[in-house]
Amino acid sequence: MASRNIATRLITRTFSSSPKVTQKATRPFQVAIDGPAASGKSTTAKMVAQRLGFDYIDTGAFYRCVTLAALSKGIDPSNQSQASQISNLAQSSHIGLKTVFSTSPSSLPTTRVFLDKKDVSSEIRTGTVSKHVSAVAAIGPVREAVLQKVRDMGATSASQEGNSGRAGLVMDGRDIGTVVLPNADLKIFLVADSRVRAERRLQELAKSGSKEEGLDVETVQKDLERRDELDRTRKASPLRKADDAVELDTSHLTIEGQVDAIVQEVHRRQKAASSSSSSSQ
Ligand SMILES: Nc1ncnc2c1ncn2[C@@H]1O[C@H](COP(=O)(O)OP(=O)(O)O)[C@@H](O)[C@H]1O
Ligand SMILES: Nc1ccn([C@H]2C[C@H](O)[C@@H](COP(=O)(O)OP(=O)(O)O)O2)c(=O)n1
Repeated sequence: MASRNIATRLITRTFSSSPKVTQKATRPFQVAIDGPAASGKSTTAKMVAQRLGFDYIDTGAFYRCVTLAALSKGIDPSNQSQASQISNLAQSSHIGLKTVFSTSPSSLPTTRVFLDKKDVSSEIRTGTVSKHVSAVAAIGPVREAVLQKVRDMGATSASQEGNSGRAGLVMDGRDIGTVVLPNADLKIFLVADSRVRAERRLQELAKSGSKEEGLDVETVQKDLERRDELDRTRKASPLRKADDAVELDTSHLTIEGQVDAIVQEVHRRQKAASSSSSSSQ
């Protein structure tokens, strides 16, 4: 990113999952982005955050870190008798995110993910972690532990408002609008045709050099659909569109198009909120 534009100023925001902070009375503008796998959530969320000068939290990274921690200890996430061991790991693991924003609006920000201080950004995106992550995310106590860590991180963001000048927060996942940020100022539910999502995911794997030999679009599509089904039908905070969320189908949109649509909606709501607060004074 920096090498493409020498004049580009990098803005780094680091989060830790175990901060000691107090939530401020006034909170930053919150954008919740949910949706099925590979619908474009994290790409869109990061770019929206960059355009608006907001913070960004990728909650899927937390479930991926817990899955990686379990697999590294030889625990099989598909074996239900291992659920309490995985829950203990979810509680004891330290998860950190570091997002590097750029002042060039078209450059994609990058998020580094740390598990117990080790950079696991690539390891958490492997096929093995992706295969098991939905089973891990379905374990109730794992969700409780992650929810606490995510809320702590969100509170850190709120407490830094004013110091960092970042006046808002964008969070993406599966239960952001329904559970994590139920009072978010804007809730987006991103969807896209599963074939389109599979093609995009395959392209992304090929670009990053992590595409496994022989992996084809049908296999990726089936895996995405299997994970969506698990995420939608689990008991603990399943993937669903919040009643007050705006659905955005990205199948025929460009990344810039979907980012523009959300940024414009944030501006519209901020304007409406400030005119209603000034008329009530
Ligand atoms: N409108 C779009 N057109 C083309 N590619 C897209 C679009 N939206 C997202 N992508 C690409 O699709 C892939 C999956 O997006 P990602 O943001 O990782 O999804 P999610 O966070 O929902 O899993 C990424 O490679 C991203 O660049
Ligand atoms: N808030 C969240 C975020 C992710 N999850 C689960 C659901 C997904 O299968 C995994 C991984 O999420 P992630 O967003 O990284 O996955 P994709 O990039 O969409 O494939 O975690 C969740 O249950 N709740």
